[in-house]
Amino acid sequence: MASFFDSGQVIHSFRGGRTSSSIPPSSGSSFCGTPRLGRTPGLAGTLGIHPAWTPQTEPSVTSATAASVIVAVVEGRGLARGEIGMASINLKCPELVLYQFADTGTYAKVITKLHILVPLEILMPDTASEKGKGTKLYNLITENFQSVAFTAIQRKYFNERKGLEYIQQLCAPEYSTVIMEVQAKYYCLAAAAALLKYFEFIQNSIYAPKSLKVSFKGSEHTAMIDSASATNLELVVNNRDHRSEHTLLGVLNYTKTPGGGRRLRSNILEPLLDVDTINIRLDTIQELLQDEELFFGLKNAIGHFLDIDQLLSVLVQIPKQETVQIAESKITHVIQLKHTLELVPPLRVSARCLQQFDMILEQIKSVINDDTSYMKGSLNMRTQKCYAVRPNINEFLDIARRAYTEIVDDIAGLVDQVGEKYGLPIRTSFNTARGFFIQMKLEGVVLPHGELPADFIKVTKQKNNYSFTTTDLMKMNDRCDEALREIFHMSYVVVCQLLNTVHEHIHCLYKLSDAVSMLDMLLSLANACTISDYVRPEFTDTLAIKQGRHPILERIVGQQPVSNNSYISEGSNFVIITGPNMSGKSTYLKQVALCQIMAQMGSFVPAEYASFRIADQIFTRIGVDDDFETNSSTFMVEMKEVSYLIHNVSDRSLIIIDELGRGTSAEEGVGICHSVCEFLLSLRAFTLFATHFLELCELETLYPNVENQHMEVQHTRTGDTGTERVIYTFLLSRGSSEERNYGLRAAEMTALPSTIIQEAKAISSKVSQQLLVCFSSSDPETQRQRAVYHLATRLLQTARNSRLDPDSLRIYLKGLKRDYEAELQVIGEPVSMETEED
Ligand SMILES: Nc1ncnc2c1ncn2[C@@H]1O[C@H](COP(=O)(O)OP(=O)(O)OP(=O)(O)O)[C@@H](O)[C@H]1O
Repeated sequence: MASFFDSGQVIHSFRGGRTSSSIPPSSGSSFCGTPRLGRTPGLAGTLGIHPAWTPQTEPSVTSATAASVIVAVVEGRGLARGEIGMASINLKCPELVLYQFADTGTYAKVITKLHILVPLEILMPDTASEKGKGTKLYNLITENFQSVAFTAIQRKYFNERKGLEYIQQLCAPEYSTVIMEVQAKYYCLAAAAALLKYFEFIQNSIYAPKSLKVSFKGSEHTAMIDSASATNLELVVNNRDHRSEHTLLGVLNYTKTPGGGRRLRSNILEPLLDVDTINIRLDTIQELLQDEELFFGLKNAIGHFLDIDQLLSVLVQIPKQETVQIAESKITHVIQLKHTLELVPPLRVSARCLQQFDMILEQIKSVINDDTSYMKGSLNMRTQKCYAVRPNINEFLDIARRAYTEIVDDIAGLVDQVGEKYGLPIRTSFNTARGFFIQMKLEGVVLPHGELPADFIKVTKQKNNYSFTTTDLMKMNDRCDEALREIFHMSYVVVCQLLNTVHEHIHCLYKLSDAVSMLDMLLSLANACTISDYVRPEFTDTLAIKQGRHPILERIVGQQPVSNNSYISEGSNFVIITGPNMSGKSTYLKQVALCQIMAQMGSFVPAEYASFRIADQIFTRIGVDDDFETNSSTFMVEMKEVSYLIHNVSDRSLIIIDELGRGTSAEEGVGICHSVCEFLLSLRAFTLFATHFLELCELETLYPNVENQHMEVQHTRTGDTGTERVIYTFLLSRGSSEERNYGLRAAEMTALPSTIIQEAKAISSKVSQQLLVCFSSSDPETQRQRAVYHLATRLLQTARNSRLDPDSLRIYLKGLKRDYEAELQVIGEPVSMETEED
């Protein structure tokens, strides 16, 4: 341990990279002497450690969402810059996850992964922030995760050889193939070494050999949704109210276990790519929906499970110090393990697994009493722990337990005596903080001389109750605690021997945890289908949704929103959507992306029919808010997001762009939109592009794969004044919007003076005429280039579209030639193309 702190500036810990402090040299011994590190306020304060570091003795559902992951991140140097190694461990789940991937200059993958992990603490080599000047990755991480504790660790602890040694030593045999996978992945191994070393130090415990689940996650098995898109789509957090459940997670979350909830969250953020796996999930949901008895039976069974991940986590840790608290919590964990294994049979797990679980249960039952069970209430649980170990295993334990029983009986006798002495209706109570104490109801009690007797001490009054104790009772409590300490200590020795044998089969507990969380997630997805009408999606080369609905809007308004059809295929992969403000464009765009994500995570979707093409990445550019955190203007946020999109987009991506270019002038906005569209049009990605720039609808006449659609609105005149009123239908129709100047019409409905509106109308008309001129009559050379570019793009698309038969191809090429000649004639160019016959 001391070697970890063998030089002065070893660990710097600070939040948001703004403050920094360092642990004094050779202070290691004093830290190691602390039995439960997380409970030591001094150290926690020095390190800036979050209270969630404190090991919890009892898993709780409410704590499931709290941050509990510690992540080490390291970047390659020199030629390997951009190669990222990461290792994460969840304090509530003993799984070491390794990641290694190449990232672009924006480090979007690292940031996205970190957002998904919700880290409690991030570790990086101290060289990433040398001399007060951080690397780009370091600056991005500290900017993006300002509320997360950040710790710089000496670079030498990021040692790949040590990392491999750790994994060979700790990995459960069942998962050992991971060693083959990662042995040449130096950066994730280096991150693992630093992480595990730090974990040992901070938790003051080590993992038992061959007990840890180790997995490697490349980014190729799941769809990539960058963190800005996850935020835009309100996948797990609502942008207006962080506590609101109006998110996709809120809509789908009917999970009963913390593990199920975690799994649902991570699947929403990282949907699957593999159609077979998705279909297996969909088959299961279908079966659950068809068999009510099965659905409710499993739901009921799942509801009794505790947080198996957290239980596993404490079972595989070997504390470096033995204290009464540690002894007591180990006994609790064995009782919880017995409770968990007894819940397995109704889950219909395979016979082979059941055999293994039975074997562990038999081992437990050879030491733990049959009727010992996990119970709510501190006194109940204390009694269960006290009598957990069977009699006749340790005769001193049996004697200590008899002594404990006598003391408890004496306490009851003492309280009865006190009650009789003063003629008061008092009763014995218990809580963890006070131990045994006395309680008395205030109602209907006549106190001698109007006050409590003097020997009632430490009196508190709560609602209708007095709570107090006496000197004798306090002495008896001390004796009781002493007897318990002995009992826990002797039981702990027996329980540790038991756990040593259980460790051999630890891998099947990982499988159980996996199975329970997966089943819980699928039950939750099936549950969502019973609340609203969802349909099983298909996977083809086309995105086709009949009467699709926005899943979150549907939940918010409590009634079905207006549904819409969607169709995007390879031949028509770019949809431009226009329509006035408030007509439902953004809602529609998000609806398509949300349905795509739901389908890829294996959920049914809110529609009458739905078919999807698997998307490897989902990009969104939505919203016009400034990003104060990173001090970016609206326009800069837009440009950063678009630049990220352009650098990372692939032919199998789904792209949602809403009102690009709103953060700058109209001419520049149209220009940017046009060039971004032309770039995207050369790809086979599916794009939905909502805009107020009606000029962009011209693209439909230039590109065969563009389709214009618009949100329909109707107009009525109301009252005597005949004021025009707009009725939003939220219905999507073909073609571009006929609505003009709707911004000005919306302004007219406000209290703005009419002179201002009139002037605005005049200026707007002038500007739009100028824009049209700019857009259509640039100099002949530019126009000629544009015609050639259009021809080349369309030829490229034709070449890609291999499904056209020769006749259709000939007709299509003739059309292309005609369009090209027409474009050249407009600018007076000689038409020099050879005829088809030539
Ligand atoms: N399909 C729908 N069914 C019912 N209500 C809808 C539907 N789509 C949108 N709405 C309602 O209309 C409101 C405005 O929708 P939305 O923000 O999508 O419009 P927009 O065209 O993107 O507006 P803007 O151009 O001003 O951004 C939403 O807040 C929602 O309450």
